Amino acid sequence: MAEHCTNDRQPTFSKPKVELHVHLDGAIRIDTILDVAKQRGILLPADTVAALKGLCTVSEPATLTEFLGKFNQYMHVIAGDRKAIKRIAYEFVEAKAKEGVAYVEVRYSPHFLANSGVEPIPWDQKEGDVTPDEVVRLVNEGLSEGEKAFKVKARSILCCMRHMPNWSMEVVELCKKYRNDGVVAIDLAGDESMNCVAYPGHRNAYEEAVKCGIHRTVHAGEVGPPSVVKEAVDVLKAERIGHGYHTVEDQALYRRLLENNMHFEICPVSSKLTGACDPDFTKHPLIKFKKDKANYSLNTDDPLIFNSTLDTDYATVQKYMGFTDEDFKRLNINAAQASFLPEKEKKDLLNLLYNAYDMVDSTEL
Ligand SMILES: O=c1[nH]cnc2c1ncn2[C@@H]1O[C@H](CO)[C@@H](O)[C@H]1O
Repeated sequence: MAEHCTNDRQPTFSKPKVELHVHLDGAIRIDTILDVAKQRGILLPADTVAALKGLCTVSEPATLTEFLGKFNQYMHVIAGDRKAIKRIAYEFVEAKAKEGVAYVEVRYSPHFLANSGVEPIPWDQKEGDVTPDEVVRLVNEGLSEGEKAFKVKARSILCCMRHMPNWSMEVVELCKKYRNDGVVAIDLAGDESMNCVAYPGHRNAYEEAVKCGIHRTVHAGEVGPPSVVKEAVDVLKAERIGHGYHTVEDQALYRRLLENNMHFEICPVSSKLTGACDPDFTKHPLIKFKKDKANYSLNTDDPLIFNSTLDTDYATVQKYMGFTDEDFKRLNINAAQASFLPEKEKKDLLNLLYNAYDMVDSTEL
């Protein structure tokens, strides 16, 4: 694994970047979890940053299920607390500014951060009065204040959860309600290894998203087979695929998605530590994606749990897959083009990148 980014080291790619696949609740600062726990009088099994980090992170390849279990260590600290929810959104933007991100789409499940109006109430919390709707408002506020303070453009994606199809209709309704307040799309996240076929709850929500012009991405083919990717595209009408590594196992599907210029949200470090891909990066499907000039972005996924920054992902693909600055420019332009911004804002973002990359227009790469 590549060395982590430290402040005294130049980043692997020091130009503005676009990140499309990162979970807000997988990107919380450890010191914030400790601080909020203290304020709320919540006892944690660790009381130093180093000790809590040990409990919340995975450093060796595990399974997706084991990885998802890490959220149990700390979600009860943040969920249901208005100040904490807004704070993690604000601090998230601050962290992205430090990583040189110009535009980010951050995702989360509103239900996982609520303690009211959600069935069942997650993380063994006592019932309170923070609903999924209020969670979205708080995150929007934190992101928008962060945007102003740190000069990063931040939008959000609301997640349905694979094992909770009864939440999905509400997720799409929240996407519709807050589409002018920073929410740009719907996602389907969670444990793809447990159940591979999307429940009617998810299908109905995605149908509504199509009907209302809400953008769509789906976690698929991360650990699951190519059939999950096929379903994401053909049934859920996904415009982007979260991960999608196992798509390459179905040649016909892979070719079709290449032809259709499907965007894959690739998370290299994550793919090793969740056991999604061979831990040997020199055998990673991204090498094939690169060779075939597929359309993809590079993303952190859950930097808290992987103890990583965006630079860890860039350094990894540079070291093990031969990525160059030209490759980084090309993939960030692809990311901007695949973003869920309205056309005018997308153009502005692309222009920002072309300028920073000393390119006149997209025909140069
Ligand atoms: O790599 C992943 N694959 C599937 N689900 C994930 C991954 N990372 C995080 N989450 C899930 O998405 C929820 C909302 O942000 C997280 O709480 C976690 O359960």
